[in-house]
Amino acid sequence: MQDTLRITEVFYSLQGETRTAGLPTVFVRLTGCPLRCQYCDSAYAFSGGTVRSLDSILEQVAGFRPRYVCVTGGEPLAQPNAIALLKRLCDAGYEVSLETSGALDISRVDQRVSRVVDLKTPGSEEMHRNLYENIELLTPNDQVKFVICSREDYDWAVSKLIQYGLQKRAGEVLFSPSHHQVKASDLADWIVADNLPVRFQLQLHKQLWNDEPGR
Ligand SMILES: C[S@@+](CC[C@H](N)C(=O)[O-])C[C@H]1O[C@@H](n2cnc3c(N)ncnc32)[C@H](O)[C@@H]1O
Ligand SMILES: Nc1nc2[nH]cc(C(=O)O)c2c(=O)[nH]1
Ligand code: SF4
Ligand SMILES: [Mg+2]
Repeated sequence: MQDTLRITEVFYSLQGETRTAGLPTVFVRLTGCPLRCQYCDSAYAFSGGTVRSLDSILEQVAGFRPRYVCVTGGEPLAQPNAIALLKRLCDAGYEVSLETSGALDISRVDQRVSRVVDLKTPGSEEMHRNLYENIELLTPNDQVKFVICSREDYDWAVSKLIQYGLQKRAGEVLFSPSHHQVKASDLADWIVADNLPVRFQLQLHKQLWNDEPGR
Protein backbone atom coordinates (compact mmCIF):
# COMPACT_ATOMS: atom_id res chain seq x y z
CA MET A 1 0.00 0.00 0.00
CA GLN A 2 1.41 3.32 -1.12
CA ASP A 3 1.16 6.52 0.96
CA THR A 4 -2.24 5.69 2.44
CA LEU A 5 -3.64 5.23 5.92
CA ARG A 6 -6.90 3.85 7.27
CA ILE A 7 -8.52 6.76 9.16
CA THR A 8 -11.53 6.77 11.52
CA GLU A 9 -11.90 10.55 11.92
CA VAL A 10 -10.22 13.95 11.67
CA PHE A 11 -11.67 16.60 13.97
CA TYR A 12 -10.86 19.89 15.68
CA SER A 13 -11.41 20.08 19.44
CA LEU A 14 -9.70 21.05 22.69
CA GLN A 15 -6.93 18.67 23.65
CA GLY A 16 -8.32 16.83 26.66
CA GLU A 17 -5.08 15.29 27.93
CA THR A 18 -1.30 15.56 28.21
CA ARG A 19 0.85 18.70 28.47
CA THR A 20 -1.18 20.56 25.84
CA ALA A 21 -4.54 19.94 27.58
CA GLY A 22 -6.92 22.81 26.93
CA LEU A 23 -5.31 23.92 23.66
CA PRO A 24 -7.20 23.76 20.34
CA THR A 25 -5.89 20.70 18.49
CA VAL A 26 -6.65 18.74 15.34
CA PHE A 27 -7.00 15.00 16.01
CA VAL A 28 -6.18 12.40 13.37
CA ARG A 29 -7.55 9.07 14.59
CA LEU A 30 -6.09 6.03 12.83
CA THR A 31 -8.15 2.87 12.55
CA GLY A 32 -7.21 -0.48 14.10
CA CYS A 33 -5.46 -1.65 17.27
CA PRO A 34 -3.77 -4.94 18.19
CA LEU A 35 -4.57 -4.41 21.90
CA ARG A 36 -7.86 -4.68 23.78
CA CYS A 37 -7.52 -2.60 26.96
CA GLN A 38 -10.61 -3.36 29.04
CA TYR A 39 -11.36 0.38 29.52
CA CYS A 40 -10.85 1.51 25.92
CA ASP A 41 -12.98 4.58 25.16
CA SER A 42 -12.10 4.47 21.45
CA ALA A 43 -13.21 0.95 20.54
CA TYR A 44 -15.20 2.45 17.65
CA ALA A 45 -11.80 2.90 15.95
CA PHE A 46 -10.95 -0.82 16.03
CA SER A 47 -12.49 -1.39 12.59
CA GLY A 48 -14.12 0.43 9.70
CA GLY A 49 -12.57 3.72 8.69
CA THR A 50 -11.61 5.01 5.28
CA VAL A 51 -8.39 4.44 3.33
CA ARG A 52 -7.02 7.88 2.50
CA SER A 53 -3.92 9.33 0.90
CA LEU A 54 -1.47 11.25 3.10
CA ASP A 55 -2.04 14.25 0.81
CA SER A 56 -5.77 14.31 1.54
CA ILE A 57 -5.20 14.00 5.30
CA LEU A 58 -2.63 16.84 5.24
CA GLU A 59 -5.03 18.96 3.22
CA GLN A 60 -7.90 18.43 5.68
CA VAL A 61 -5.66 19.21 8.67
CA ALA A 62 -4.44 22.42 6.98
CA GLY A 63 -8.06 23.55 6.51
CA PHE A 64 -8.39 23.97 10.30
CA ARG A 65 -5.25 26.18 10.43
CA PRO A 66 -4.16 24.57 13.73
CA ARG A 67 -1.01 24.96 15.79
CA TYR A 68 -1.32 21.53 17.46
CA VAL A 69 -2.00 18.17 15.81
CA CYS A 70 -2.46 14.91 17.76
CA VAL A 71 -2.20 11.55 16.01
CA THR A 72 -4.14 8.93 17.95
CA GLY A 73 -6.29 5.87 17.38
CA GLY A 74 -6.67 2.98 17.60
CA GLU A 75 -2.97 2.33 17.67
CA PRO A 76 -1.28 4.69 15.17
CA LEU A 77 2.00 2.77 15.01
CA ALA A 78 0.21 -0.39 13.87
CA GLN A 79 0.11 1.23 10.40
CA PRO A 80 3.62 1.64 8.94
CA ASN A 81 2.70 4.84 7.07
CA ALA A 82 2.00 6.56 10.39
CA ILE A 83 5.74 7.31 10.47
CA ALA A 84 5.50 9.21 7.17
CA LEU A 85 2.36 11.07 8.28
CA LEU A 86 4.09 12.26 11.48
CA LYS A 87 7.11 13.52 9.51
CA ARG A 88 4.95 15.38 7.02
CA LEU A 89 2.94 17.02 9.81
CA CYS A 90 6.19 18.23 11.42
CA ASP A 91 7.51 19.46 8.07
CA ALA A 92 4.28 21.46 7.65
CA GLY A 93 5.17 23.33 10.86
CA TYR A 94 2.64 21.93 13.35
CA GLU A 95 3.43 20.95 16.93
CA VAL A 96 2.74 17.25 16.71
CA SER A 97 1.99 14.68 19.40
CA LEU A 98 1.53 10.93 19.06
CA GLU A 99 -0.54 8.84 21.47
CA THR A 100 0.72 5.28 21.52
CA SER A 101 0.10 2.21 23.62
CA GLY A 102 3.79 1.56 24.25
CA ALA A 103 3.41 -1.88 22.67
CA LEU A 104 5.12 -0.93 19.38
CA ASP A 105 8.62 0.36 18.66
CA ILE A 106 8.73 4.19 18.84
CA SER A 107 12.31 4.51 17.52
CA ARG A 108 11.39 5.56 13.96
CA VAL A 109 9.07 8.39 15.01
CA ASP A 110 10.36 11.86 14.00
CA GLN A 111 12.27 13.45 16.90
CA ARG A 112 10.16 16.62 16.64
CA VAL A 113 7.05 14.65 17.71
CA SER A 114 6.14 14.54 21.39
CA ARG A 115 5.57 10.83 21.91
CA VAL A 116 2.96 10.13 24.58
CA VAL A 117 3.72 6.59 25.63
CA ASP A 118 1.07 4.83 27.70
CA LEU A 119 2.56 2.16 29.97
CA LYS A 120 -0.23 -0.35 30.26
CA THR A 121 -1.06 -1.22 33.88
CA PRO A 122 -2.22 -4.62 35.23
CA GLY A 123 -5.81 -3.28 35.31
CA SER A 124 -5.74 -2.56 31.56
CA GLU A 125 -5.42 -6.35 31.01
CA GLU A 126 -2.78 -5.59 28.34
CA MET A 127 0.30 -5.11 30.55
CA HIS A 128 2.05 -8.05 28.87
CA ARG A 129 2.20 -5.97 25.65
CA ASN A 130 4.46 -3.25 27.12
CA LEU A 131 7.72 -2.86 25.16
CA TYR A 132 10.08 -1.68 27.89
CA GLU A 133 12.83 -0.96 25.30
CA ASN A 134 10.79 2.17 24.45
CA ILE A 135 11.63 3.67 27.85
CA GLU A 136 15.31 4.02 26.96
CA LEU A 137 14.35 6.08 23.89
CA LEU A 138 12.38 8.73 25.81
CA THR A 139 13.58 12.35 25.78
CA PRO A 140 12.36 15.51 27.55
CA ASN A 141 10.16 16.16 24.50
CA ASP A 142 8.21 12.96 25.29
CA GLN A 143 5.55 12.07 27.86
CA VAL A 144 4.73 8.89 29.76
CA LYS A 145 1.19 8.11 30.85
CA PHE A 146 -0.32 5.65 33.33
CA VAL A 147 -4.07 5.07 33.18
CA ILE A 148 -4.90 3.92 36.71
CA CYS A 149 -7.82 1.55 37.33
CA SER A 150 -7.30 0.75 41.06
CA ARG A 151 -5.01 1.21 44.07
CA GLU A 152 -3.09 -1.85 42.83
CA ASP A 153 -2.48 -0.08 39.51
CA TYR A 154 -1.33 3.02 41.38
CA ASP A 155 1.21 1.02 43.39
CA TRP A 156 2.44 -0.65 40.19
CA ALA A 157 2.82 2.73 38.45
CA VAL A 158 4.82 4.09 41.40
CA SER A 159 7.13 1.07 41.22
CA LYS A 160 7.78 1.68 37.48
CA LEU A 161 8.32 5.40 38.11
CA ILE A 162 11.06 4.57 40.60
CA GLN A 163 12.53 1.57 38.74
CA TYR A 164 13.07 3.53 35.49
CA GLY A 165 13.54 7.05 36.94
CA LEU A 166 10.82 8.13 34.52
CA GLN A 167 10.63 11.77 35.65
CA LYS A 168 14.28 12.21 34.60
CA ARG A 169 13.78 10.65 31.16
CA ALA A 170 10.47 12.15 29.98
CA GLY A 171 9.29 15.76 30.08
CA GLU A 172 6.02 14.73 31.75
CA VAL A 173 4.85 11.75 33.74
CA LEU A 174 1.06 11.69 33.68
CA PHE A 175 -1.27 9.80 36.03
CA SER A 176 -4.84 9.63 34.75
CA PRO A 177 -7.80 7.86 36.36
CA SER A 178 -9.47 5.25 34.19
CA HIS A 179 -12.83 6.91 33.57
CA HIS A 180 -15.31 5.88 36.32
CA GLN A 181 -13.11 2.95 37.43
CA VAL A 182 -11.21 4.74 40.19
CA LYS A 183 -12.38 7.84 42.06
CA ALA A 184 -10.45 10.76 40.60
CA SER A 185 -10.15 12.40 44.05
CA ASP A 186 -8.69 9.17 45.50
CA LEU A 187 -5.96 9.18 42.86
CA ALA A 188 -5.30 12.87 43.54
CA ASP A 189 -5.06 12.19 47.30
CA TRP A 190 -2.63 9.27 46.81
CA ILE A 191 -0.33 11.46 44.66
CA VAL A 192 -0.27 14.22 47.26
CA ALA A 193 0.19 11.80 50.18
CA ASP A 194 3.21 10.24 48.42
CA ASN A 195 4.57 13.62 47.22
CA LEU A 196 4.96 12.11 43.74
CA PRO A 197 6.72 14.07 40.96
CA VAL A 198 3.90 13.39 38.47
CA ARG A 199 1.11 15.37 36.84
CA PHE A 200 -2.46 14.30 37.63
CA GLN A 201 -4.77 14.69 34.64
CA LEU A 202 -8.47 14.29 33.96
CA GLN A 203 -9.83 13.81 30.45
CA LEU A 204 -11.12 17.35 29.90
CA HIS A 205 -13.20 16.32 26.87
CA LYS A 206 -15.23 13.93 29.02
CA GLN A 207 -16.05 16.71 31.51
CA LEU A 208 -17.06 18.99 28.63
CA TRP A 209 -18.83 16.65 26.21
CA ASN A 210 -19.30 13.35 28.05
CA ASP A 211 -17.81 10.82 25.61
CA GLU A 212 -19.03 11.79 22.17
CA PRO A 213 -16.86 10.64 19.27
CA GLY A 214 -15.39 13.52 17.31
CA ARG A 215 -15.04 15.83 20.40
C1 LIG B 1 -7.68 5.59 22.95
S1 LIG B 1 -5.93 5.56 23.22
C2 LIG B 1 -5.29 5.68 21.55
C3 LIG B 1 -3.78 5.67 21.49
C4 LIG B 1 -3.08 4.37 21.90
N1 LIG B 1 -3.73 3.21 21.42
C5 LIG B 1 -2.92 4.32 23.41
O1 LIG B 1 -3.49 3.42 24.04
O2 LIG B 1 -2.23 5.19 23.93
C6 LIG B 1 -5.57 7.21 23.85
C7 LIG B 1 -5.41 7.32 25.34
O3 LIG B 1 -6.69 7.20 25.95
C8 LIG B 1 -6.55 6.46 27.12
N2 LIG B 1 -7.82 5.90 27.53
C9 LIG B 1 -8.58 5.03 26.83
N3 LIG B 1 -9.69 4.72 27.50
C10 LIG B 1 -9.64 5.40 28.66
C11 LIG B 1 -10.49 5.50 29.79
N4 LIG B 1 -11.63 4.80 29.86
N5 LIG B 1 -10.13 6.31 30.81
C12 LIG B 1 -8.97 7.02 30.75
N6 LIG B 1 -8.12 6.97 29.71
C13 LIG B 1 -8.44 6.18 28.68
C14 LIG B 1 -5.55 5.41 26.73
O4 LIG B 1 -4.99 4.73 27.83
C15 LIG B 1 -4.55 6.23 25.96
O5 LIG B 1 -3.59 6.81 26.84
N1 LIG C 1 -10.80 16.39 23.00
C1 LIG C 1 -10.18 15.21 22.95
N2 LIG C 1 -8.94 15.11 23.44
C2 LIG C 1 -8.34 13.89 23.36
N3 LIG C 1 -7.09 13.56 23.74
C3 LIG C 1 -6.89 12.27 23.45
C4 LIG C 1 -8.01 11.75 22.84
C5 LIG C 1 -8.11 10.35 22.33
O1 LIG C 1 -9.21 9.82 22.16
O2 LIG C 1 -7.06 9.75 22.10
C6 LIG C 1 -8.95 12.77 22.79
C7 LIG C 1 -10.28 12.90 22.29
O3 LIG C 1 -10.92 11.97 21.80
N4 LIG C 1 -10.83 14.14 22.39
S1 SF4 D 1 -4.11 0.42 23.04
FE1 SF4 D 1 -5.25 2.35 22.99
S2 SF4 D 1 -6.76 2.11 21.31
FE2 SF4 D 1 -5.90 0.09 21.75
S3 SF4 D 1 -7.38 -0.82 23.15
FE3 SF4 D 1 -5.80 0.16 24.42
S4 SF4 D 1 -6.55 2.25 24.81
FE4 SF4 D 1 -7.77 1.41 23.13
MG1 LIG E 1 -11.26 9.85 23.01
